[in-house]
Formats: sequence, structure tokens, C-alpha cells
Amino acid sequence: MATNGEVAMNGKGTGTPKSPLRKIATSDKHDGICHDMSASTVKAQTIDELHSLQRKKSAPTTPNKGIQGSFATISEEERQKQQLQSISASLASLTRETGPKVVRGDPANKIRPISKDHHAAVPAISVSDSSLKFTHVLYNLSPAELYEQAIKYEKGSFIASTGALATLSGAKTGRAPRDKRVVKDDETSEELWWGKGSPNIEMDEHTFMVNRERAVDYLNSLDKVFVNDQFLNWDPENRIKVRIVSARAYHSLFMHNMCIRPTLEELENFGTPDFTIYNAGQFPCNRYTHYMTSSSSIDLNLARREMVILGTQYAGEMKKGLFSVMHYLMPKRQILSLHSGCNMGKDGDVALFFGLSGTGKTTLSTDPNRYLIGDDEHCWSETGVSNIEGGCYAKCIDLSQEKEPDIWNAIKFGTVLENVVFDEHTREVDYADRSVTENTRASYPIEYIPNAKIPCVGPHPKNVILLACDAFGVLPPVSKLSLAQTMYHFISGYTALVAGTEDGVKEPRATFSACFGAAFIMLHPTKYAAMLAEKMQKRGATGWLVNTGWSGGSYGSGSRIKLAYTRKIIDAIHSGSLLNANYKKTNVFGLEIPTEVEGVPSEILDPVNTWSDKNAYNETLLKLAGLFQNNFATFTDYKIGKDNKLTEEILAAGPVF
Ligand SMILES: Nc1ncnc2c1ncn2[C@@H]1O[C@H](COP(=O)(O)OP(=O)(O)O)[C@@H](O)[C@H]1O
Ligand SMILES: C=C(OP(=O)(O)O)C(=O)O
Ligand SMILES: [Ca+2]
Ligand SMILES: [Mn+2]
Repeated sequence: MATNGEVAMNGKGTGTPKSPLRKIATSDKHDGICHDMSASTVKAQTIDELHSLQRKKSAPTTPNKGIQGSFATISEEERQKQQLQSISASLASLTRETGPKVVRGDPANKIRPISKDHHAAVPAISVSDSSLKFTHVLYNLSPAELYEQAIKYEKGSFIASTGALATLSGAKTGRAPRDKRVVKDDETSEELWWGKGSPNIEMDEHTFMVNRERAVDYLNSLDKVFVNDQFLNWDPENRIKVRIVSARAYHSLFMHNMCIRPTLEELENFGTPDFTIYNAGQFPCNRYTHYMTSSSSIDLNLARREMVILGTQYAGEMKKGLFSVMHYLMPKRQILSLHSGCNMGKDGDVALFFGLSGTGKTTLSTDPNRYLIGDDEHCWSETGVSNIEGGCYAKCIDLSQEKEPDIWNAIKFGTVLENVVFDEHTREVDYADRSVTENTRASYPIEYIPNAKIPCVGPHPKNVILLACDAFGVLPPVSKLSLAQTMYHFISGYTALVAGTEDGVKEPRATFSACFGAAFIMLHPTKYAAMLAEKMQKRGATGWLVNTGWSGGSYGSGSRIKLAYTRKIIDAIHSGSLLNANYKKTNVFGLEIPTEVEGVPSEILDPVNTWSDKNAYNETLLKLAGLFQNNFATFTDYKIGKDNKLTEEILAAGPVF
């Protein structure tokens, strides 16, 4: 080939070109070597040295404060040692080793020498193979590091065109409430809600330990585990420290986004977690184990402050599992936990949006004209509201840039995109594609929403909006509620959705989920209801029922209320204009409905106007009223509040027919 800068022709070397081609100039040094002089050379002798130049050491986690007051801060080395000890203790098998040998970092990189005073594992009873090796701990990795781990090691992980991490949650693409178990012991048997309608399916302490050991053994058998130390609740007085041990970068990034991210300084003083999740989702539970009815098990032990996940990789289990824990811990402190979205206007007016999955909490709390406090889980204390989480978890089926620009724009680097379908070449996501699941999701840190309110706290709510997606099409688009009606509908927790994508299913199915979150509450619904009533009364909040579902007929003949109209209704609630509108009362449900709302056609405000077949409307209305009545029968024996007055009012606030 070409040598000395001359073009070789016909494979014959440099001698006699057939055509007079110009000689290609190389360098002015005539040493016979081709020099590329466009840039100066790097200061490295080997490729490894070059790689090491690329990565600057992170700032030390302990700013060198020296001696403060009379207390000397511990050395960085000592602090790191304590941190590893704490993680080793979390991962300890309770029947064998005191804790695995843990070491920080990726096992793909070099193993560090074993330090002489390594704390780990004087075997307690007997030793397992996993105690002979190191368990590498990938501790609070950054999103960039987690991307690399996911893409390198987790099948089905890809970078979408917007920079989000597209991933798969495996066989389970939604929560499995029937596989949730709660340890029943002396204390919880008294305190918690058990039996019909309750989400708490019992498990004994021993079986919990069997599953815990199974999860811990699985995690310790791996070369590496991910550990996230983070916080729940933006109210600093009631912050909970959580540790999540998991086997997938996907799970670690999801929780990085969903929980509150500690600053370096907060992480330094983290100490022992208040609650720990062992997520061994890839590994099934054992069907021969008592209480197991499938290969998935999500087990909560309040006494041990631990949760074990086996046999489901759906990340939402972790988020909602911690929410259950908050539904237990917070009411003990007279703080109400709420399955609601929350936002705040420029004047500090706060609104709560309660509703079951898919009714619009995330969509309607994400409002370009208001500050977002949170989309799903909140606390209401004596000082106001606080978000429990540090991120949002939006449904993204049929997501459109035009209708939901803030959510659309939040899907970028750092965001986890679950179970979506994308073009294999351009990596553009097709949000309409339901091939993997209808429940496609995006999880992003709350600061990805431009008008998020950080810290995510606010004053006492002015409006409490109950969202129901009524696929029967008989509830009005908006009603103003009395306190008793608010309680009646809060305890009922109604929504009706169309039955998924199954063929031939035309009838909408009613769901009643107490407190709009029966899957997550731990105490009897009336306990939360009584707290809500007391708080709303004390703070003068107004209750509203908003139907984000069907109008002009049931599913099949009518159509879903336009999101633009629902937004206008919500605007009128926020501005206060709806409070002073003219109202009339509906039959059967006795709801106060406005005669006018700015920007909304008046005829749709009373659903009877939108049905062409008035008989069908009346029949459907009575049918729904009957479903409400049947559902509420379970609660008629319970007293709410200090006297019987409120209880009687609540019972009278249901449909009359
Ligand atoms: N009128 C409406 N109000 C609210 N959401 C609507 C409406 N019409 C359609 N939708 C769609 O319904 C879904 C509501 O889901 P989401 O806000 O994630 O519910 P949640 O947070 O309560 O689970 C979104 O996909 C939204 O685009
Ligand atoms: C993540 C969930 O919540 P939502 O649909 O209310 O956003 C869920 O219920 O699993
Ligand atoms: Ca939910
Ligand atoms: Mn949501």
C-alpha cells in the first residue's frame, strides 16, 4: 500500500504512475512516518493511563471541617467502614453469617485487597458459599453509572431517543395486591385493619423469616447488589430513612427517582435506616411455603421495619410498599397520609387530588399554571402538607406532547421508561403501542417538572378534589360537596373503568376502594376518614367530586370528558370562582352542580342533558346508586369522629332512591 506518502497504483508500488497524480504531502519531518499534527498528544503512556485521566475523583463526601465545637468529626475512612458495616448487617443471614463480606464498587473493576481488620463474618453458626466471597455494593450510584450498569448487564435496557432509560419489568407489569402479606403479631392484630375488604392479608412471623432468608440468600449469592439510602417525606420533622437493597440497576434508578435524594452531607450522617426493602424480584417465592399462593410475594413486617419482595420485578411495588408503611407510621403521629396529588397556586392555595389509578392525579396536579408539590403520596400534618416522595410516576399510554407537555418533557436522561415499545433504530417511543402492557410508565425526579415546588411542602389545603373516572357516564363533571358528602365519597372511593383491552367486554366495572387507596391503607378506613373530616373542618377546606370519565352515555355510546374541559373545571375550583357559582341539586345522589363553568359547555354539566335515551340514563343512575349502597353497607356499623352526628350525616349523604 501507500508508503512515503505516495499513492500506490495497481499494486505496483511507487515507481511509475500512469497518470500524473499529485504527491500527497504528509509532514515536513522527513522521517518516513505519518504524523497527524492536528492536535497535541495526550499525557498518557498507556490506554489504561489515558482512561484514568478521564475520570476525576469525586469531591470527598466529608468537607474537611476539622474540629467543630468540642466534637471531632470522624475520619472519612472510619465513616466508610461504618457504612459498609451497616450494609453488611442489613444483608446478614439470620441463621448463619453475621453479615457478608461487602466491598464497595463494581466487581468488573479490580477487587480491593482485604483489609486486616475487616469486620465481616466470624461465622455465627455455619458458613455458606456466599460468605467466602465478596458481595460488591453499588451504593447510591448516580443515574449515569446506573445507566451503564443497566445497559451492560440487564437485557431489555436501552437508551430511548430522548435520553430516558427504557427497560422491562419482566413477567409482572403491574402491582399484585393479592400477593401482599402483612405480619400479624400481637401488636398488629390489634392495630391494623384485617378481614373483608382489607388489603392486609396475614402472614406469621416465621413465614416472613423464611421469605426474608430466601431473599437475603439470593442477594448474597450475587456478585453485586445495589443499595440506595434515601428519605421519605419532605417534612423534616417526620422524615423516614429508607434503605433499598436490590439486584437491578433499573430498581436502583427507579428508587433514586421516586424517593427523596439525600445530599452528600445528609448521606454522611445517614446511620441506620428506619426501614429496609429487600428486593429479590427476579427470584420467586416457594409455593410450598405457608401462605404462598403464587410465585410472587410482597411481605411487610412492621415490627422488624422490613419488606421483602420475591417473584416480581415491577418497581411500583417498592414505591407503594413504602406508602403502606407511611399509612401506618404517620397516623400514629396524628398525621394523615393521603393517596393524592397536590399542587399550589401563586397565592399559596393548595389543592389535593384524590383518586384511584388512572383517574387523573398525576395529569391534573401537573399544571403549568401551578406549583407541583407531588403527584401521588402526601402527608397532612398540623403544619400543612408535604410530599412523601421525590419523584413522579406517570402513566404514559397514549401520552401526547400537545396535551401533557410537562410530562412529555420530563422524559429525558435519568427518567426510567417502563415497558414501552420503541423503534429499534431511531429509539423513538411509540406511546400508543400496548404490545407489552397498557400500564406503561415513566418515573422521573420531581425537579424534571419545571414548576415543581422544592422543598415539596405547602400550607393547609383549600380544596379537596375527589376524582372518579365514571365509565357509566352518570356522575356530573363537577359537584360541590358538603363535608358529610366528602366523607361518604372518600370512604366509598369509587371509580369505574372499562375492562382493559379484552374483547366483548362492554360493561364498565365499578371499583370501590376505601380512601381512594384501599390497597395501601393499614388501619380501618374510618380512622383516615375521621382525620380528614377533622382537618377539613378545622382548615375550612371545600370538597369537590370531579368525574374525569364518561359523558353523553356509558362507555361504548358516550365519550370521555375532554381533558381540556376537566382542566377548565379544575381552574374554576382553584380560582375560587366555582365556589360562588349558582347551583342546583341532582336526583338520587343529591349532588350540588353548577349551572355554568367558564370554558365548559353548560349542557354537559348536568349529565342527563347529554344522554339521548333518558330512560337508559335513569336506569344506569339507579344501577350505580345501588352499587354505592351495597358497598357502603360494610361501613354502616362504624362511628366516625367524636360524636354520632357526623356518622349520621355521612350515612345520609349517600344516594337516596
Ligand atoms: N378528562 C380527563 N381528566 C383526566 N385525565 C384524562 C382525561 N381524559 C383522559 N385522561 C387520561 O387519563 C389518564 C389519567 O392518568 P393519571 O393522571 O396517570 O392517573 P393517576 O395519577 O390518578 O393514576 C391520563 O393518561 C390522561 O391523559
Ligand atoms: C403506581 C400506582 O399508582 P397510580 O396509578 O395511582 O399512579 C399503582 O397503583 O401501582
Ligand atoms: Ca395509585
Ligand atoms: Mn399517578
